[in-house]
Amino acid sequence: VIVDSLSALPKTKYDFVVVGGGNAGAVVANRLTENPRWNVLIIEAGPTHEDVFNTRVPGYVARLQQSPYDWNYTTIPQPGMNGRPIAIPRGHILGGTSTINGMFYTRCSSSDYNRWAKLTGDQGWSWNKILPYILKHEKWTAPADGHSDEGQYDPQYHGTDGNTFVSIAGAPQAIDVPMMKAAEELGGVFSYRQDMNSGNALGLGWTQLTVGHGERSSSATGYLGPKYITRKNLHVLVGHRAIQILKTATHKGVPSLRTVKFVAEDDPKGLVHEITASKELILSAGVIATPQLLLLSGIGDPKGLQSLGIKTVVNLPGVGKNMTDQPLVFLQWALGINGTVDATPQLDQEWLAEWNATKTGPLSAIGINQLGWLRIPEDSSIWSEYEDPSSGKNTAHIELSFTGGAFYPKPGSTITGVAIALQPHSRGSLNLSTTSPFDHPLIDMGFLNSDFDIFTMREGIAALKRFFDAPAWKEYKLKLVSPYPDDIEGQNEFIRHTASSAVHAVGTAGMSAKTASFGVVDPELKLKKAHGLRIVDASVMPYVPAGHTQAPVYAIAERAGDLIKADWPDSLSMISDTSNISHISAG
Ligand SMILES: Cc1cc2nc3c(=O)[nH]c(=O)nc-3n(C[C@H](O)[C@H](O)[C@H](O)COP(=O)(O)OP(=O)(O)OC[C@H]3O[C@@H](n4cnc5c(N)ncnc54)[C@H](O)[C@@H]3O)c2cc1C
Repeated sequence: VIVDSLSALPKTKYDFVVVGGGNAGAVVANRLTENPRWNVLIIEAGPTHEDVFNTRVPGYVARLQQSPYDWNYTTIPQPGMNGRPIAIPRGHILGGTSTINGMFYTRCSSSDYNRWAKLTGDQGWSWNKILPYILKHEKWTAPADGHSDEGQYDPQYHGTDGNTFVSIAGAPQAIDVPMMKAAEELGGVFSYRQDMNSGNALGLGWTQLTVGHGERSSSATGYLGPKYITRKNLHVLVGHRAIQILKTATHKGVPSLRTVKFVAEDDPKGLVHEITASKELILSAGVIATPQLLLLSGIGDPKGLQSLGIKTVVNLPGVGKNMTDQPLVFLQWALGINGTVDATPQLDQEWLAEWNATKTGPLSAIGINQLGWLRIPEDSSIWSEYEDPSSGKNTAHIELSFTGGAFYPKPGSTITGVAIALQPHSRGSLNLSTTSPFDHPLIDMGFLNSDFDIFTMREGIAALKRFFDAPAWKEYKLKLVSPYPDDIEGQNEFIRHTASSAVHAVGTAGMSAKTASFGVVDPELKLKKAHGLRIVDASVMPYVPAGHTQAPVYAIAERAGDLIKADWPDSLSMISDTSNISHISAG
């Protein structure tokens, strides 16, 4: 059940309590409740997704930001971005950020996972071992418009029985034709990549989205949907915010952290409740709220905690450090021809009517049908100054995306090209602003603090310009309208002045080897120097993968389900058989 008041919960005792019913938390709760003997409670600050229409319509994604379903975080002024504070959205709703995100489905590179495995000394995080979990969560589906996706992806890399719908973008755009033609004409780094989710994304290919039958697929719809939420042992308390984790007892000389304090989201000064998980507490509050909650609970760097008068419970200096996000910049080109189209309220009404009737049309996708994945060339001058921050030779430094309005068969009046620096050198951090769980923490993404990252952004923009110079675009008579100058100083200034966040932050509770002195969780995602608390969300990724982060979060959460089951013998028989992909069940 999903309830919004404590008194409506059918039980008062739970084996597992999951804090945050977001992208990861919903997956973990689903997998744990496969064992009918275990009772699982999710405590989620946001409301249920069930009646929020805009979460269902892919084309309405932008309407979810700066809404009640967004935590509306902002960074502290970013020196690398001319002192501007940068908006950092996060989902404040069941399904978390998977309910408000852009639905791009990118698994990133195989080397990204292999680097985690090397750092943690746990081969379970390697690409080969994690791929079965990725396939387990995925349900490949035909595009919304029913077009043939043959040749647009490679079925051997996809799961068909999982919980999350994935499909090729299902609304055509006029620019699809010149996009693919330009890739063919230019070849090289723009060569066609049939499937960017094979472990090697390099090149240009068709966008895959977490969309099924024209609707958003989130962890809320996929893992807490009607098929699962009727389980007698799966309970979700929405509208309640966890405010502190408490030491329950001492276990083998370390604190046991299985109790969480929480309050009603709309009554912060009201009654404070406490619940203790009899087996484990699982923290899945995301890359911002997870380290915030740890610090509020005295888990972190004693120096920082002391300055706020918080008593140290677990000395873990890594909490909130290593924050890594990807900066994003965009440029706009105008079409110099007649017959282009622009959005109007009337057109929106027509699109909505089409979506309501058949779940098709422009609103069934997000207006970006292709993505490009590039490396900075081997012979670039930058390598004499900087080490390569990427995870391997099949890992992109730059992502390019392209949107030309979704007015098929006509083109829009402009095309926007986006460049993202996927593998930045810069790191940021998260600290508490006050001891109140209702105050936003101090978020520093460290954007563009490294000249390497500025260089990467310039390379990305140069690649966009090269791409739009291809003969395929001639008939559109494209003209760059963004004021991007020719000199490097001016270009840097443009980037520092206009860049924003690609909203893929990770790393604030990073995993490391069991014996490592750095890091926050061990490779089984257990909080170090403690007992009873695991962290399962984007904060555990020690390096940002080269792409959008929801697919890696799904993979982490799926594996976490098995890691937890393995520690509790009465569920041993329920661990997925990941030895052979074809044996994987839908759960
Ligand atoms: C606007 C936007 C667009 C994005 N687009 C894409 C995309 O297209 N493709 C992609 O792959 N990735 C995308 N991402 C990134 C990706 O969605 C996230 O990295 C991922 O979903 C994070 O999952 P998570 O489980 O770590 O956290 P979340 O999904 O954010 O889950 C955390 C949950 O915890 C809850 N919570 C927080 N604090 C508390 C508390 N104190 N008590 C109780 N509950 C709490 C939150 O409300 C939330 O439900 C996007 C991100 C944003 C913000």
